[in-house]
Amino acid sequence: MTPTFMQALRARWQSADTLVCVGLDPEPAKFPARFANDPDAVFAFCRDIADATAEYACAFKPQIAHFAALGAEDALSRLIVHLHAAHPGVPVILDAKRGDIGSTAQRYVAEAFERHGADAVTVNPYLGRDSVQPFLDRADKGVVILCRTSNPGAADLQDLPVAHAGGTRPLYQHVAETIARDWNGHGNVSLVVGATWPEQLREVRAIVGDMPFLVPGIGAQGGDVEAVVANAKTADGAGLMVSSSRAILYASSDDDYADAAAREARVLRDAINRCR
Ligand SMILES: O=C(O)c1cc(=O)[nH]c(=O)n1[C@@H]1O[C@H](COP(=O)(O)O)[C@@H](O)[C@H]1O
Repeated sequence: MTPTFMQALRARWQSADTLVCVGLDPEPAKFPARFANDPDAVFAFCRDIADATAEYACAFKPQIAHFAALGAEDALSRLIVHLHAAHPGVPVILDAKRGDIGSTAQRYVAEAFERHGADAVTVNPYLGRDSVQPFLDRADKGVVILCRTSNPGAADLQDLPVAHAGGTRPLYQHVAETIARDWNGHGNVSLVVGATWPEQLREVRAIVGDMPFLVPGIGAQGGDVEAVVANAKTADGAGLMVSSSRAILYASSDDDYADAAAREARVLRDAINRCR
């Protein structure tokens, strides 16, 4: 039987001894010159990076806007087919941050899992439970829900105080607790918490127990690996998909781009493993 996303992720953490998630955010302007006249550059570049970094990856995370803005959704689908064929133990998270009324959410489910063949998808919870339910119902797939995002404006709304135990707490903590308690009946949920917020990582970990975290914000956004691992790892020293895109993808703009990406991914894996 095909493993679920969660089973695949846990198996990969174990067998490859890595918590690195390789983000695939193609920006043709940053590609090496050799791709200048390649009509299939988006696919070819991402494939080369993925093949070079797979041994250090617990997951791949293609970001959908980076394909859709180029009219390259077909390249995204073919890339995911390639990832599954060439690296069968490495689950693929489609970063699409979807969220809409139920009938539209159903179509987003079909987009992520039928059209693109992803194993998991990122979802925005702010339309409420019914907007996420079609994703949650897919027990075989992963649902990676935004909790405390990595960007500078994360606090604008996610930190607004909401009533709790006679006082208040920030909204993201309410989101974390609600999802862990009520939305995770199939055990297929993970949370996004930014690497740029070590204190919030610690707080969310205390609320949700061993639920996996997708942690973007390492590398280009400046998150600190040691603080992330110390504050967010689970009791068994895992529980994390520490995601990096640009720092790996564009480590070199010369012909050694794939080797440079592999080196970055290995250095990140080793830095994480030293702190586990
Ligand atoms: O869901 C995400 O992946 C995500 C959530 C978040 O809070 N912050 C965040 O940066 N991301 C994504 O993670 C990637 C980060 O890219 P780098 O900063 O280049 O590593 C981008 O694709 C973002 O869209």
